[in-house]
Amino acid sequence: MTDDTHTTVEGRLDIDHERAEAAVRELLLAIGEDPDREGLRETPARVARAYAEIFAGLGMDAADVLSKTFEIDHEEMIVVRDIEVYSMCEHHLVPFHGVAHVGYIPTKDGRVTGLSKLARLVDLYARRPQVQERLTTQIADALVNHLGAQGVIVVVECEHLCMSMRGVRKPGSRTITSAVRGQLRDAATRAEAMSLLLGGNR
Ligand SMILES: Nc1nc2c(ncn2[C@@H]2O[C@H](COP(=O)(O)OP(=O)(O)OP(=O)(O)O)[C@@H](O)[C@H]2O)c(=O)[nH]1
Ligand SMILES: [Zn+2]
Repeated sequence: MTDDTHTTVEGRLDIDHERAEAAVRELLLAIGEDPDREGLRETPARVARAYAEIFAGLGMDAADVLSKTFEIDHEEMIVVRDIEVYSMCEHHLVPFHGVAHVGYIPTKDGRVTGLSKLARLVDLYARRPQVQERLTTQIADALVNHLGAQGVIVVVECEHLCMSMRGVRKPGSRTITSAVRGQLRDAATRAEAMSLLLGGNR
């Protein structure tokens, strides 16, 4: 990522549209399509705009998302479950999607972040070329490094379309990854966190 790359207020990454459009046109030619036929004429521009949106996380900084905190009289774990994840597998550039569950223990001085910021954080790392393991650890590390959470647990469950619509073709299989940091590494605390995270209805 270059320093001058950033995401606009509309949630799009500033990309080199001309280059992206030329690349999409080339791909269409490579598969034997006619990029000048009516239905495809605007496709390179549409794909470039879509990519700018899908990869907007590359231009966002977790420190900004977690910069606003507030004090609250709550020292126990806070969990947000079932945060929708849409990401792009960096190997095949096809989507993987599912949910993330994020739990954390507030900072030593009792500071928390807004609940929506946890979902924004998931989005920030999901909207990049990714692998699920890195997505999971990046979310956990950001909560430790930028918020100062005393403990973090992140569980991500996704279906990878590169395993469903191509390749091994196993639709419906889900990959589960987790990351635990700080106080949640303790076995008893982690077991409690897991039951909160995964809920009783599973
Ligand atoms: N660990 C991990 N692997 C992933 C993720 N997304 C996709 N993959 C895997 O990345 C691997 C890439 O394997 P390669 O052998 O280089 O590529 P390929 O020939 O297209 O592999 P197949 O998908 O088996 O056809 C595949 O096994 C994918 O299932 C992810 O988030 N984490
Ligand atoms: Zn893939």
